[in-house]
Amino acid sequence: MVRDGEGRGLPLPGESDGPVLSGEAGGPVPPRESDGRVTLPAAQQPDWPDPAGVEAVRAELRGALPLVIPGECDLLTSRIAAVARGEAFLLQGGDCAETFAGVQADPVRAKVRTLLQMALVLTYAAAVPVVKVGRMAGQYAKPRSEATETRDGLTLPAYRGDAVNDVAFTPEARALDPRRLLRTHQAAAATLNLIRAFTTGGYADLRQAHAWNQDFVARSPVGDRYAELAIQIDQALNFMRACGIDEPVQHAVEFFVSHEGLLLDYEEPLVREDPLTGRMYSSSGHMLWIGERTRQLDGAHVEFFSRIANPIAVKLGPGTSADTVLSLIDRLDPQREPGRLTFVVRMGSELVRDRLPPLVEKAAGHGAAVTWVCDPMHGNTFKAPSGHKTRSFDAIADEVKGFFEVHHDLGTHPGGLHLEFTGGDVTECVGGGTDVLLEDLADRYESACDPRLNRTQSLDLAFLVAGMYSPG
Ligand SMILES: O=C[C@H](O)[C@H](O)COP(=O)(O)O
Ligand SMILES: C=C(OP(=O)(O)O)C(=O)O
Repeated sequence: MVRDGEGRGLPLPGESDGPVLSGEAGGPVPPRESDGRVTLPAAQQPDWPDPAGVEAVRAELRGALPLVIPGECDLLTSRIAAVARGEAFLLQGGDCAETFAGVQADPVRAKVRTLLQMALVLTYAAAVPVVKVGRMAGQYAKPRSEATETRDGLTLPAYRGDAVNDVAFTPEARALDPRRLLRTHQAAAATLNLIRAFTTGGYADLRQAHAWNQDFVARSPVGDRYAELAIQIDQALNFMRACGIDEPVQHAVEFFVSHEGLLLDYEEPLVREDPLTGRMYSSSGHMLWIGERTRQLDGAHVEFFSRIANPIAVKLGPGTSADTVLSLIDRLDPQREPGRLTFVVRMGSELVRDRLPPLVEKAAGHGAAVTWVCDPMHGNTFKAPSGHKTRSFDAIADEVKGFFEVHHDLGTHPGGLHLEFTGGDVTECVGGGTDVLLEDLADRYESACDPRLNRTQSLDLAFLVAGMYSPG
């Protein structure tokens, strides 16, 4: 047994899931200090140079305004419960790594717009309600494979997200600075404010579906296809109005935000008690997930997540055993609350058909209404000859296809998609409608970390998935 800060006994499962679960990118995982916070070993935490500075930041965050409130989190739990029942589809996506420089109206609007367009395609073409969750307003921290990066003989700390250091390759930029956690809170608040404005202030009105496409339709086949769909939606709305169904248009959309709950010096001080129920909630985002590199059963992240009442997710790579899945269910969803726990599967297109079935089968037999979501990005990364990290659209589409096939064969519900995309016209993933080639990657490779689908590729994928949902 290991004891946490409150003296509770925690089981040590004794199972290892493979190479990524060691104390990667930082050597042995250090235990955390005992002041009421989680004291178990925490992987992937920055080795802050100034402990007193971290304490001051934590104290400030303890007094910071919540970004989200419990009622919103509970609403999302109920929406995800519908996904688990097979009545809706979860669409979660956004940047790999948000940046402070990206806190501006245009890029935020473009990401919201891409997600809304994808959701519209799925809702209309596959006739399934879509729960919309941005990887936004909090996705500022990255787990890394290596603790350092070397270029031309110079070795510096790896970039760990704007919450920790800056991506520029200079000693000053790469220095770990805990005060960035405060900027993270401000950046998340400003982004969320914009998202709330875009999604409730008329921009997300279904009558705007054409406008979302304006700069797009002229130059891509998928844009044309989307334009056709928008015309059909208009016709359907006009028909309903003519039938006397008043105000059939939804003027606002429900939109939630999520991020990886990686940095415990940020997440722990932002937990707030719901005065109505006494339950503890993360106030840093509606939904948080545990990454593939930090889901150790005896680690701090699983313990931290077990204490918050938000809807949560765990990433599962190809090395995950069915026993680990069952232990995660017992630790994170002991009440078997529908909508509470989502598994985001990122196995790679070559392994998903082989590795996923036993996990889904065992979980189904374990009495939990978990939601299964496909992340077709993280298992399909490779290095291009130019040195860029990239992903192929075909492999991404094939992993989604494999995910759907597995669920179809088992009679379970393929609950959703978790994607890295952006609203811009980047060249980071190869293939897809506009056919980005390996030689094109350098043109507009703007990601601070991993390659994202551009807007065309995202919409292409949405049409493909709509076809998988309602074949024929
Ligand atoms: O987004 C995920 C991880 O942070 C990323 O894949 C790690 O990348 P690395 O292997 O380059 O560190
Ligand atoms: C790091 C990520 O993924 P994973 O934990 O699946 O590697 C991510 O989604 O940003």
